[in-house]
Amino acid sequence: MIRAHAVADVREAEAALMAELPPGTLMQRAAAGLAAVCAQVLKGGLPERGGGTYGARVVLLVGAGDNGGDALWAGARLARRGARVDAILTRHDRAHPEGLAALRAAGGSVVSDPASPLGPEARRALSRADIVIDGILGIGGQAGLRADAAELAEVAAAEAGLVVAVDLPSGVDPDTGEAPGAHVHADITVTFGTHKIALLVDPAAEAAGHVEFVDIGLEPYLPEPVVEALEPGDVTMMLPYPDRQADKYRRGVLGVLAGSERYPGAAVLAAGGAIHGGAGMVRYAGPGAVADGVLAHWPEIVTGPGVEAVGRVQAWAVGSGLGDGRGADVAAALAAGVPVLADADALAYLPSRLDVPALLTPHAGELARMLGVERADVEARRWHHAREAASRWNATILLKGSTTLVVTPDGEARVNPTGSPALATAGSGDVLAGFAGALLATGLSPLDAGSVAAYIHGMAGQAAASRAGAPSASMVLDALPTVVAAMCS
Ligand SMILES: NC(=O)C1=CN([C@@H]2O[C@H](COP(=O)(O)OP(=O)(O)OC[C@H]3O[C@@H](n4cnc5c(N)ncnc54)[C@H](O)[C@@H]3O)[C@@H](O)[C@H]2O)[C@@H](O)CC1
Ligand SMILES: [K+]
Repeated sequence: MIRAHAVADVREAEAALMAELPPGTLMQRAAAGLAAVCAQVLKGGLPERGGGTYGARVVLLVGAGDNGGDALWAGARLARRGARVDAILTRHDRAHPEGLAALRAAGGSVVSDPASPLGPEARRALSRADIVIDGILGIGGQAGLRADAAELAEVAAAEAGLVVAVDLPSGVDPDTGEAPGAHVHADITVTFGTHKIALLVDPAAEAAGHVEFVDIGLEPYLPEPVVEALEPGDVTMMLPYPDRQADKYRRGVLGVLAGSERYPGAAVLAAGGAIHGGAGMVRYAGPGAVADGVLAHWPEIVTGPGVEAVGRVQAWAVGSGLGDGRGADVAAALAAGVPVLADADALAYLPSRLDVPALLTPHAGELARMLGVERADVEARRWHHAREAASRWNATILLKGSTTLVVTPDGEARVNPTGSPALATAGSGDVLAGFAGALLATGLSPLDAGSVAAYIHGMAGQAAASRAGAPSASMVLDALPTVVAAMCS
């Protein structure tokens, strides 16, 4: 499990660890890890120069705090390995003094001037840089860079080679993943001790690029994480199949209430998501013509005209392509007393609070409608709004999007590390709903069902995209069993 903590937790853990170590040890561990990642990137990344640290041009963006200290010490290490290292200080009076002395002793220089960080020499250095190390702000920063730092970040993005952020991209909010003002857009972020929440939650996570973790020994001092992301081993452990004693009830019987005469394909895709995801059995409730279409695709399915008519199930997946005027059907599924996944059109028919274990799967537009806010506000504050909805409806919210977020009414949160832009295709959400519903039917909690389904669905999207470029939802559905099988083995 990738674990992310709040700044206060990191500070407390750092204080406890630092009390046991000689002064400066943690910063040296951080700087060594940062320099190692930069050296690795230089070794592999710049063939036109032959690769390697010797002769590479490195520019440090150095703020007023310890984040800048990390950058300076890492710069000193790279300078000792033959890199040309230039530092741009946002505040000449407050740059980390020992770090600055170390950089100078190693042959590095300062190319900013005290009145304005971005003079001609600094601009020239940025335009030639192979790597820019962003040490403007770390966990002590407020979201939104001040004007001079914002200009630095902008020029670095426009002119320089690779941007490597120290701990987190400067200017994002470390604790929420929000990025309301100017901030750095990094290619790589090297983070220390634990992931920061901003490295997992969008839009900040997107600004972090690829994240490299450097262990500085904090683990024993950290409390439970605030946000997590599954790793492959977690998914394998949680997936309920295969089981040698499996029968259809143990593997889970899912009721599917989805599709309509207007959107018959949604029923096929949602039912397919359940079947390809490994459901023991699927019972489909819906009008005759739609049910016939479902049966034509999935002869193993049992159908009935309505929720009460289909028989015993262990969970319901309701809503994908259901259309208007289906409130009574949704209410019947919610009254069955089993866990429910509610997607798409069903989200408009929810009671004010749910009293069965529930997983709601809106995209940003649907969550905005549920909460009566603007879609752009949901996109800007994804975690905030997902938490708000989870608490209001007493349900786990799976907020779809660039990085899917799953939040429980108790505030537990997971982000999904897999996925592909290819999943932004009509019907892809129907497949996810059926699959996550099947996992609910096997007895997984809404948090586990939602996060495991999102993980595997994301991998299926990647697999389909690698074959077809811009795959359809049916192709994602086709890729699902192979990914499930691979995760089970
Ligand atoms: N505390 C520790 O034990 C360790 C800390 N480390 C590094 O230290 C960092 C935290 O250092 P600090 O607590 O000094 O904080 P920062 O380095 O994040 O800097 C905070 C300072 O930046 C200025 N500032 C705040 N918001 C700003 C804004 N929006 N625009 C411009 N300037 C702004 C303020 O003057 C503030 O004092 C971590 O992120 C990490 O990189 C690492 O060396 C590992 C060990
Ligand atoms: K930074």
